[in-house]
Amino acid sequence: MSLTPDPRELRARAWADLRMGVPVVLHSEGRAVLALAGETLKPARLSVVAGMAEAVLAITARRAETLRAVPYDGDIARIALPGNADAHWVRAVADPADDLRMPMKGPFRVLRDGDAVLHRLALTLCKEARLLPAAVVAPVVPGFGPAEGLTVLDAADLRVPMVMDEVVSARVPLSVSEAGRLHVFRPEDGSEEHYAVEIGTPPRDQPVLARLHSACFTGDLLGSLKCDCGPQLRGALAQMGAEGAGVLLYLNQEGRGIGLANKMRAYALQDQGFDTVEANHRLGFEDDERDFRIGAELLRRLGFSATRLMTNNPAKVAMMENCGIAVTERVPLKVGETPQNAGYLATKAAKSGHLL
Ligand SMILES: Nc1nc2c(ncn2[C@@H]2O[C@H](COP(=O)(O)OP(=O)(O)OP(=O)(O)O)[C@@H](O)[C@H]2O)c(=O)[nH]1
Ligand SMILES: [Zn+2]
Repeated sequence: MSLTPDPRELRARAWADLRMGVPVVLHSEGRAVLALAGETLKPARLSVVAGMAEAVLAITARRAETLRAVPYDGDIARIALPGNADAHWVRAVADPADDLRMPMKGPFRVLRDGDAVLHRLALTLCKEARLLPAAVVAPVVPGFGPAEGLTVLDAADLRVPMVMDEVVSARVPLSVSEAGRLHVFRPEDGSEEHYAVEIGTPPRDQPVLARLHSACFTGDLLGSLKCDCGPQLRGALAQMGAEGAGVLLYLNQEGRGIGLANKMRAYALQDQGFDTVEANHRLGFEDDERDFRIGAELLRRLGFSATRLMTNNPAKVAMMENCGIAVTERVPLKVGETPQNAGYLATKAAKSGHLL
C-alpha cells in the first residue's frame, strides 16, 4: 500500500482544511480551482483570492432564491466577487442571520458561462464539513497546490463508496433492558462514528424491530421541547426492551445532516418566524441532508436484511428498501408532542410527508 493518502482520505482532510479556513484545490478534466469556505474565510486569504480573475462566491440555488439571485447553473449560483468584496460581504451573502435587518445585498452579477462542476463540488465539501454552503472559488493553473502545502482533490476520484468498520462492541446494561450492547462503527475516512444499540439478541433471519435515530443534542440530551427526538429515542428503546429485542441505530447526523451550528442558525431563523423547512432553505440547505444509506449499511453489517421500522417518515422506509433492506412493517412512533413542537410536527407532516 502506498503511503500517500487515497482520495477518500484526501476528502476528509479537505473538510478539516475548510473548517480551519485553509483553501483546497479541486481538479476536473484538466481544470483546477482554489476553494475556500465562506464561513471560515480569513480576510488576508480573501484579499489574495479576490485579486484572481473570475473569482466567485458559489452558493446553492436555495440560498440564491432568498437573495433573488438567478441560479443559472440550476442547483447553484456563481456570484462574481465585487471589487470591494470583503469577508463581511461574503459572510452576509452566506449567512441569512441578518437577512431581515438588511434585506437586499445585491445587485448580484451571476455568471452564466463556463462550467460549474468544481463550484458544485466545493459546496458539497462545505456541507460535508458541516459549514454553511458557500465557497469562494477562483481558477488556478493545474499543478498549483502541492508546493503551497494545499490538499488537492480530483473530482473523478471522489465517487468512492463509504466504507465503515466496526471498531468495538461491549455490553451496556440499560434501564430498558439489561441485555444492551453498544456497537461503534467508524468510517474508514476517520469521519464521525455511528452507533448501534442492540437490545437482546434479535434473530438475524427475522425482521428486526429497528429505529434509525438521527442525533439531536438539544432533544436527546437537553430535553428540548422544540422537537420530539428525546421522547422518540427513549420510546423506541422502551419498546425494544419490552419486546426483548431490537436495534437502535444512532446516526451522527445532527440537525438532519447540517450539524449543530447550522441547526442553531435554523433555530434562530425559526424565532424570526420561518418554519423548519424554510429555515433550512434560507441557509442554503435542502429540507433533509441526511444519508440514510449509513443506517442500511449498519443493519447489514449486523447481519439483518429485514426490519420492522419505527418511524413516521415514509422517506426512511423508501430509503431502506432502496438500499436492499426489506421493511416488513412501519411501526409508528408518536410520542413527545408539546405545545412548543406542535408547529414543527405539523410542518413535517405538511411539507416533508411525515405521517401524523
Ligand atoms: N435542520 C433542522 N434539524 C432539526 C430541527 N429539529 C430537529 N432537527 C433534527 O431532525 C432530526 C430528527 O430526526 P428523526 O427523528 O430521526 O427523523 P424524522 O425524519 O423526524 O423521522 P421519524 O423517524 O418519524 O422521527 C435530528 O437530527 C434533529 O437534530 C430543525 O428545526 N432543523
Ligand atoms: Zn430533536
